[in-house]
Amino acid sequence: MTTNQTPIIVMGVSGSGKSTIGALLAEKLEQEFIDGDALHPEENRIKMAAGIALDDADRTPWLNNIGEKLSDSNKAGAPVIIACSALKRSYRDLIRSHEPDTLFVHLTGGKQLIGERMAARKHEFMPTSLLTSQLATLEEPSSDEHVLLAEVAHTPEQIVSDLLEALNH
Ligand SMILES: Nc1ncnc2c1ncn2[C@@H]1O[C@H](COP(=O)(O)OP(=O)(O)OP(=O)(O)O)[C@@H](O)[C@H]1O
Ligand SMILES: O=C(O)[C@H](O)[C@@H](O)[C@H](O)[C@H](O)CO
Repeated sequence: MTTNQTPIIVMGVSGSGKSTIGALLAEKLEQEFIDGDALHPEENRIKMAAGIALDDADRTPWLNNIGEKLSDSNKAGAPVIIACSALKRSYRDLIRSHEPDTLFVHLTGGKQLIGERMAARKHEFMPTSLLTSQLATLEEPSSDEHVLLAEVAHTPEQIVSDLLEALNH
């Protein structure tokens, strides 16, 4: 179904399932999926691979790039879905300054489960040790933000089916 397409950020800490859920949701909504990991400048990847958390200055160009992609795709009539941690309110505000219609899907869950999933997977640059900083940095979206919540303990199929229902698909 191609109606009701909207620009979407699938957000949450590292290992919460942004790439997994984003790709599956995009397939169902017939929208293009972009993994925000692929948009990080090389310096950011090197920093994270060394176990050093990014700071606001590191993330700003990356968030601007993501916001522009959402806005350009929406203007072109084919809004994309992007996986992006978007941990702080100010980061989401920056994305919204590019594309005010952005819907945020927040994948929420406990540290133990997410840590176990991170330890069990292979990632190009993100070490499990950065999960503590990711959780400390996270500012949960508040009710005035355009956000849907999803619980990471559910299966990807269940999460996406609930999201489709919330989006009236
Ligand atoms: N709902 C789920 N149920 C079970 N396993 C899941 C679920 N979501 C993701 N996973 C698994 O957990 C791991 C982390 O998922 P994924 O890589 O999608 O997270 P991410 O948020 O994109 O991580 P990062 O931001 O660090 O790239 C993967 O091995 C994935 O297969
Ligand atoms: O804002 C950040 O600290 C980063 O975006 C991280 O969240 C990683 O990119 C991602 O989680 C690893 O894939």
